[in-house]
Amino acid sequence: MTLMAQDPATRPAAGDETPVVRITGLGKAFRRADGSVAKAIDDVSLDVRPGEFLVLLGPSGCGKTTLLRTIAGLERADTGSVALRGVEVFSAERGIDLPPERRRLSMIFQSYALWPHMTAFDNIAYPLRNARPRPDRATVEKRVQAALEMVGTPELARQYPNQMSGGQQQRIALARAIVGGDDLVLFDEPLSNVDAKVREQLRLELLALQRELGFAAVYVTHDQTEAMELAHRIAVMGDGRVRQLADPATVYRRPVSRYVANFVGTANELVGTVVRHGEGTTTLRTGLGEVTGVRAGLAVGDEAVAVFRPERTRLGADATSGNGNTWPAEVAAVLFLGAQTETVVKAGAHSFRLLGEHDVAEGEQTTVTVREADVLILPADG
Ligand SMILES: Nc1ncnc2c1ncn2[C@@H]1O[C@H](COP(=O)(O)OP(=O)(O)OP(=O)(O)O)[C@@H](O)[C@H]1O
Repeated sequence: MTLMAQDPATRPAAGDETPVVRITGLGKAFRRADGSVAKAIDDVSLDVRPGEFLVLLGPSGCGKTTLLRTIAGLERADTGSVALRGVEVFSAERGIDLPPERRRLSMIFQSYALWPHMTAFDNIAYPLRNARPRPDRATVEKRVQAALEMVGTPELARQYPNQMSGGQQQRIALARAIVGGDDLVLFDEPLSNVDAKVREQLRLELLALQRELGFAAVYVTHDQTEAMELAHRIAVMGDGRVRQLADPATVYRRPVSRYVANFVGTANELVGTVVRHGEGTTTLRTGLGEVTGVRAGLAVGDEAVAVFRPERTRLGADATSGNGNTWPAEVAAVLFLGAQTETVVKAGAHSFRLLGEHDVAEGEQTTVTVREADVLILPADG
């Protein structure tokens, strides 16, 4: 494969761990048309390491796009600072605000944002032809061809955007983003306009490309599967704040809050009150009786929630004996999802979801069980 060498000036030196992006205490509020104030980002601090794929994940309106745009210089924050490669490009306090074109990064949008009057080749060549110093013609030609090959569409060089599918346009936008060899690429929901099959394919290609070229990526999405698949680390956002920043497995297995547990994956929940702590365990009293899970830093009497994942929740026959977390239940639904089957059971007033093969039918009486080690006890609020 042709090497898409990063400019030596932008490539991190071996062993250089200066964050590509360092955000400190960033805040941004918008005044809405009705006069109310929306805190789009609220005291956000985070680092992106060289070569890291960081995903900003969260529901609509949580501030992901605003955060991305402040990194790019397209939005001006009210407080805090942004440093790129150790150099401050924005500081509310010091009155620094470098324009986007001086921040040495590329950005890919949800709408492909290609120039409609330019061919794929010219679209990709655009950042090179506008670079200072401007590379010579032969270099531009070579780099554009290499970028086209990298995204798997060399045959599209002479096509105009309106002659391409959505997926193809996004490939060209990706080629345009990597052609300059920037060590930082920002993505704003780039795959949300393409259909599910193409999205899956592009996701895998993007992953391979990022790992090969080694640029740092900040990627906005509300799709948790996408986040899990792409990210080295995920910043789960809610109400303008980073609610948890960790690798995908930690965010999924050890969410720090009820909010994160519910946003990343499906969570079965039982709300209750802490009644005691045991050796490495915490027990709640709930509407279904007692439930015991991994010890939490909560006090007896605190309101709490027991959270457990569908694939860790079992039915009667495969239940572990000697465990207090067992409740009589009725099978409410068996849903065939293709690769797996989801079973919904009702225990008292509660519904739980289970994933895996369970040989049961709707209406059947059974028991539902979850091991203590698979139950997280989290504060009820947040
Ligand atoms: N230009 C603006 N004027 C007023 N309010 C804005 C503006 N831009 C964003 N907001 C508000 O700031 C908050 C965060 O918006 P933002 O677009 O960053 O969220 P998001 O997480 O990217 O959402 P989505 O996934 O829907 O794009 C929202 O409440 C939004 O209404």
